[in-house]
Order: sequence, then structure tokens, then C-alpha cells
Amino acid sequence: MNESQLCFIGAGNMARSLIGGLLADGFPADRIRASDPDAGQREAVAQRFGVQVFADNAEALAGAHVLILAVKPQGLAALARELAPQLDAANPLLISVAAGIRASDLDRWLGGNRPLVRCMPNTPALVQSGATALYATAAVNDAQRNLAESILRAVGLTLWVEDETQMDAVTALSGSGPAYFFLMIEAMQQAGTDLGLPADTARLLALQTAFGAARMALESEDPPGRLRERVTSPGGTTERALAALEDGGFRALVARAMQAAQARSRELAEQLGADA
Ligand SMILES: NC(=O)C1=CN([C@@H]2O[C@H](COP(=O)(O)OP(=O)(O)OC[C@H]3O[C@@H](n4cnc5c(N)ncnc54)[C@H](OP(=O)(O)O)[C@@H]3O)[C@@H](O)[C@H]2O)C=CC1
Ligand SMILES: O=C(O)[C@@H]1CCC=N1
Repeated sequence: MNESQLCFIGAGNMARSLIGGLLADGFPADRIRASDPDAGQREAVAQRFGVQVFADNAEALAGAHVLILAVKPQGLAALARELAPQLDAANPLLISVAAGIRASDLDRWLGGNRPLVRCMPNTPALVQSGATALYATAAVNDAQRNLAESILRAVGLTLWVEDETQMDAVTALSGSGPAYFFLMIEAMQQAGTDLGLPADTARLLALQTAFGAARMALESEDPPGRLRERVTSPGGTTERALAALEDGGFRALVARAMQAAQARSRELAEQLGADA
């Protein structure tokens, strides 16, 4: 994988998370290029990561073995049509991180029968703690499948889905998921401050508690429900807090939020995929 030349088209939030995670894993900066029309984005990526940046996609992708398409879903059709005539000679592996957009639509925009992997990473890739689901089209051979997996595995957990429709649920769970946990941390921090703690104290305690709970759940053989029960002393404080959360419909609210995200992913596929 370290022999491959990677090119990120679009140097925004997700590209930066992936680039940062790859560099932290030891991937050489001189094998990563990135392009973006926004000079501020280019400068931020060049300064922070020391990778080569380009305003022109054609220049950026010259010599690339892997193209990572990291533009917004709304810009993917135009980008794919722009790239299509430039892909024939080198036939690079294409990896799309776009929410919603189906591989078949993207492949059509790219001219058809491209080695294309659709994936859904998340921003904790930056600290090599990402979670990515991947889906490969029929044109992807074993070596390309391994290459895609090794790139994403360098920044966290990877798994393959064989049924592409599951990507909408993956997006609702792990793609958008970091934002749900960040919101929970924000809310706990604010509530801690409101209860009388200094802001810094509330922040540190909220962050370390989130980290500790996630790490414990990952490392424990017990399911999260059992770990929750061990915090909940009968007649104690946690019991009161959890009763308030359950009374407020916490589980149903989480389910509604994820259904909304899944629906939006499907909607993006329908709306943008129709762009012939
Ligand atoms: N953010 C996240 O947590 C996750 C995002 N994703 C997916 O990643 C993709 C990117 O999202 P995100 O990084 O958040 O978005 P950003 O807007 O932060 O980054 C996208 C970048 O691509 C640039 N861009 C637009 N068109 C082109 C083009 N034709 N060629 C080169 N660069 C271009 C944009 O410039 P400009 O702003 O000037 O248009 C922007 O700087 C999306 O498809 C999203 O669904 C997937 C998983 C998680
Ligand atoms: O909000 C979004 O649409 C993207 C996809 C998953 C996370 N961010």
C-alpha cells in the first residue's frame, strides 16, 4: 500500500481526517496529493500535513494509483464527468466517500465499468479510530479490494457490506454517528456547568467519561447493557438519571434520528442519482 500514490479530490473535512490518519499510520506524505478549488482548504492541508496540493484536478491525479473522491454528494456527478476522459490510460482504483450516491450512478458518470469502491468512513479516522464500511463493484479485482481495505484500515476499523442498500444505515450509524456523541458530550458538559462545575472541569470529565465508556465497551466481553447495569446501584443516582432519560424517550429519539439520516441518504441517492 505504501508504494501507491493517493490523490484526494476535495480537501475538506473528510479528506483531512483520512490524510491525517494515514500519515499517523506512517504513510509517506510525498505519496499523497490533494486538489480543491478553495485556496484556503489547499493551504490548510498543505501546512498541516505537508502534502502536495493542486487547484487543478487533472494535475493532481497524474500518476495516481488511487483516486479518493471526497467532494459533497451534490458535486459528484460533475466531478465524475470531468474525470472520466482522464482515467482511461491509468485506470486507477476509485474510492468514493460520498453519502447516498450509489456506485452504479457514479460508475455511469465515470463512463462505466470502472474499478470503484464506495465507502462510508467517519472523521475519527484522523486519530486512527475511524469506522469504515466498504462496498465493491464487480469491476474491482482482489488486489484492488485489498488496496482499498488497507487504506481505510490504516485509519481504523473496516468491514465490507455485500448489499449496497445497507450503506444508508451505515451512514446513519457510523458515518454521522460521531456527531451524535459530540452532541452528547456538549450536552453533558453544559449540564455539568449548570450544576455548578467550572467549565474546564465539566469539559474534562465529560470527555474522559465518554472515552472511558467507549473503551470499556470495546474491550469488555459484556454487552453495553450489562456494563450500564454495573454503574446503576439500586436506589442510587444513576437509576434516577436513567429513569429521566427513558421517560424522555431517549431510545426512541435515537431511533428517530437514525431513521432520518437513513432517509436522507436514500433521498440523496434518488435526487442526485437521477442526474443522468
Ligand atoms: N464530514 C464527514 O463526517 C463525512 C463526510 N463524508 C462524505 O465526504 C464527502 C466530503 O464531505 P466533507 O469533507 O464533509 O465536505 P467539505 O465541504 O468539507 O469538503 C469537500 C471539498 O471538496 C471541494 N470540492 C468541490 N468540488 C470539487 C471539485 N470538483 N474538485 C475538487 N474539489 C472540490 C469543496 O470545495 P468548495 O467548498 O469550494 O465547493 C470542499 O473543499 C461528502 O460526500 C460526504 O458525504 C463521508 C463520511 C463522513
Ligand atoms: O452529514 C453528512 O451528510 C456526511 C455523511 C456522513 C457524515 N457526514
